[in-house]
Amino acid sequence: MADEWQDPYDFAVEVAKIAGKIIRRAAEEEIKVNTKSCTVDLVTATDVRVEKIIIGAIKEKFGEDTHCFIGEESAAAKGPSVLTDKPTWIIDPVDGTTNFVHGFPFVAVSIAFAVNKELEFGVVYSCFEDKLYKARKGKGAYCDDEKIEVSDIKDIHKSVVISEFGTNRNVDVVTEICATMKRILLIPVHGIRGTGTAATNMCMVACGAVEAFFEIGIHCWDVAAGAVIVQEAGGVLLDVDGGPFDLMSRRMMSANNRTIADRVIKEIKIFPAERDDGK
Ligand SMILES: O=P([O-])([O-])O[C@@H]1[C@@H](O)[C@H](O)[C@@H](O)[C@H](O)[C@@H]1O
Ligand SMILES: [Mg+2]
Repeated sequence: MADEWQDPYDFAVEVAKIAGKIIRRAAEEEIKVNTKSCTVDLVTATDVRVEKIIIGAIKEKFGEDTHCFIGEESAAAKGPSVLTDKPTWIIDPVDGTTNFVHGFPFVAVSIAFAVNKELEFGVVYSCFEDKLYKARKGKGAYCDDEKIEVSDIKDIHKSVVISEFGTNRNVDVVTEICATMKRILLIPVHGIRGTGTAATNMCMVACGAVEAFFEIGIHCWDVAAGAVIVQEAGGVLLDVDGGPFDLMSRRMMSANNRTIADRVIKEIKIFPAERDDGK
């Protein structure tokens, strides 16, 4: 049987690199900053423009109405992002927008593709590092065509954990996030890191640079591509309460193995985040 998703996969790699080039060029010009859900949830004309270019290129290649789209910048205007069984592209055109605005060089184009609500492939292009991470379901994970695998560390005391503070500035939420980070540090772990982009954080798990990345408050477009890359690199994906990973839940735990995941989960104080699909 013809491999019907190879063509969209190859195209996702191609268009991610084109998008990354546009982002690099835009970073050399003055960046006009707007805000979305709050004063620190930033968006720029580049976010919107790159998403339009990616979706336009996909429609031109595969047909105007062949596929569905969930994109970070168009989602806001459409209300809840409902994932159906139809072939769906899940796109974050500029993951790490705050980094892009500040010139902090971790900005990723994240493109995932799901069919029957199953993620088929994920592509994450870290455009200032010029590193392209990719994975197709059942076919392994790669960084610039070199196979990548999660680390084999099982001892939490020898681990590095990634998490992010996100954009929620509610004092109770910030207090919980900081308390969780403190509990993890005091295990102790070797360190806590964060690149400022969920997609890149997940690629750090996938290539064995860190042992776990979790966050409450991310969106489906932040983590869909990274989820395939982590899984295909031999990692685990869970809810932050240890249950099954739920792409639309706005919370996620990714780790090199279940032992590390469960140990970090013990320290996470969960706070509510409205689901992407509004359910
Ligand atoms: O908004 P964006 O740069 O595409 O996505 C970012 C996420 O990748 C990151 O994990 C989160 O901590 C940030 O608050 C922001 O949401
Ligand atoms: Mg994002």
